[in-house]
Amino acid sequence: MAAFAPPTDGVADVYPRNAIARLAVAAALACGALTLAQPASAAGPFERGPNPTDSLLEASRGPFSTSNQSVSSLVTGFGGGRVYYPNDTSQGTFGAIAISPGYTASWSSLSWLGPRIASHGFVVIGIETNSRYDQPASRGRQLLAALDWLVEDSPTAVRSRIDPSRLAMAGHSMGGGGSLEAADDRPSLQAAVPLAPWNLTKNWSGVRVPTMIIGGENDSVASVTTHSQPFYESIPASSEKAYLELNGASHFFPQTTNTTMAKSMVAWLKRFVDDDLRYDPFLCPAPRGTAIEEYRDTCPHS
Ligand SMILES: CCCC(=O)Oc1ccc([N+](=O)[O-])cc1
Repeated sequence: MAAFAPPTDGVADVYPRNAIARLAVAAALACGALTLAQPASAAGPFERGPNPTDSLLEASRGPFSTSNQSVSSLVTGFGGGRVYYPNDTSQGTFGAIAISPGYTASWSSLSWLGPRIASHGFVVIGIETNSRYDQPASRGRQLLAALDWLVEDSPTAVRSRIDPSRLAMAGHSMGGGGSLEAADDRPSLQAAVPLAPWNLTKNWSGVRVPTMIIGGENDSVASVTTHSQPFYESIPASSEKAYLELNGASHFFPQTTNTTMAKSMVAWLKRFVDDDLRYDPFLCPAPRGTAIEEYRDTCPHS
């Protein structure tokens, strides 16, 4: 059996998780029937930053220093906001994510997320909505308008840093419901992260975008049993998805610094926006800890 053991020199990542399939790959490699097109240890083209660790993902900032600029309310399709971006221009472009606040709230309610996510190598736009009373479908359209503005009309310092093929969105409450609407409308998006999402629509069987839903166990505005859980279960198993339920958290957990939420959110964005397999171990096997009430997933990710 030793001859069929997965190698330990960096190519172990090419092995399927299924034990029989692993043996088949090992045997094919050993007898020359299969060759690796490239060393499996080669970095993916969108990997940015150092190898991730627990402490890197749990720190208040990632490895990139960032700048930010106000976005005028005179833009088309959304209400302006603030854009955050890594200062580094030496590693190529970055993915971009638009984030919407919830009902009656402004971006300031989530603003800790701007520099936190940007410092891991993303351009982040935190939006103001056209009206504080906009419903999820409108918030979804505004998230897409913000991504279009980033790619097409933002200042050169922002636009030049963005890879237009690697876009994502997130939002809190009705903004999270809006991020589901946007994922449903634009399957070319690479990732969605609804936070305590609220939506009257419970069926998201059309969503193909890799989606991580984060809910709070004690949410009394968008209870996980009537919102996050049915949303998650309605997304087909053929789509990449995860459900993270935070132990004892209320509806308002995204409004203050939350290490468990940020760690999983960044790992999801890195894995699916940057196709960075170094972050897979932070998603599969499921993260555990006292802050986590429950985790559901589609591991292993294909
Ligand atoms: C920060 C506000 C988060 C949010 O959107 O909360 C709400 C969600 C839904 C309703 N509602 O249906 O009335 C109210 C608040």
